[in-house]
Amino acid sequence: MTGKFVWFEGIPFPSLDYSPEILREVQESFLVKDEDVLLLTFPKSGTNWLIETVCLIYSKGDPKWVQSEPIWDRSPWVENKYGYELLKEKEGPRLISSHLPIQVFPKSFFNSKAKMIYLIRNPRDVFVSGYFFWRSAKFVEKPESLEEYFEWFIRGNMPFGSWFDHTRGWMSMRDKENFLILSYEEMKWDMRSAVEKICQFLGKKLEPEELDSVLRNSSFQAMKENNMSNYSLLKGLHLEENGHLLRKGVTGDWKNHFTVAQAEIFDKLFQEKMADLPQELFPWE
Ligand SMILES: Nc1ncnc2c1ncn2[C@@H]1O[C@H](COP(=O)(O)O)[C@@H](OP(=O)(O)O)[C@H]1O
Ligand SMILES: CCc1ccc(OS(=O)(=O)O)cc1
Repeated sequence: MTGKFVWFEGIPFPSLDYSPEILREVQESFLVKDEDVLLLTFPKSGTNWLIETVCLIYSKGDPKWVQSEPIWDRSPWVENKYGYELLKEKEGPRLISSHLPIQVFPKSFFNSKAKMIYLIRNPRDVFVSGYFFWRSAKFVEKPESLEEYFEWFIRGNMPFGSWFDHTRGWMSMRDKENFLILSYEEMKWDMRSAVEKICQFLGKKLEPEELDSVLRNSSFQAMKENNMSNYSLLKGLHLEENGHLLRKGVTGDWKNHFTVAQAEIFDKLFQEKMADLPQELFPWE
């Protein structure tokens, strides 16, 4: 992996709207407010699903908001210029999205009471999802083959760096009361309970019919059909015509793509890097 990335503190970022100057300013000067809610993920972990769900919780299941405003305006990315400028102007409690590793995150967060949801996903599925997405994106270097991308992934030479470092870094916050760890897998296996968990964490109460509407409007099919959430607005400019954010939306697709050798290498690496963390954090293992 060589070109088409912006480097900051040893981490490669997409070339679209990211710069070392903005990243430094975000880290040093962005003011996180106590009433903000932060949605943090490694790319391709289900970020947009989480954002859509939280927006729907905020609107009590009413789909008007998610169907009328692009997802990156509802919960802007703090780390790119577009999102950073939007956030600085936003009044009141904000939803803020980020893929930043902990060591480059805005320093003000660590002295605030702002709530953060960290969404994790089986890294094998993150890998497969990323392979197809980055191949269709115009703002990163495209991996030539799954084999090449496998090398990038296990070395952490890819957008936002190493999944292992990202996850280990943020997991160090797991005992804080303003930090919730959620997994893509628990959302897939029991979305009702996952929404209830998010509501409890955010101090939100939904009536049964409001909860039903959150579930309906955050489903894979509903999001795939929602042009404000499915990234179709980026087609042509930032995504190739065949690019999809909502590809399959399942758990375990990695089994259709990994060779036996790759699966073994990955298992070994996961053990090496994550063995000292409680295994309950990783419900797919
Ligand atoms: N409502 C939904 N239900 C299930 N999966 C969803 C979803 N919305 C997005 N996803 C999945 O989340 C992944 C994208 O993650 P991110 O938002 O972090 O970029 C894609 O995974 P796949 O490529 O495995 O299908 C996409 O299909
Ligand atoms: C809108 C710009 C943007 C930001 C982040 C992206 O990556 S991901 O889909 O969250 O993995 C893509 C596009």
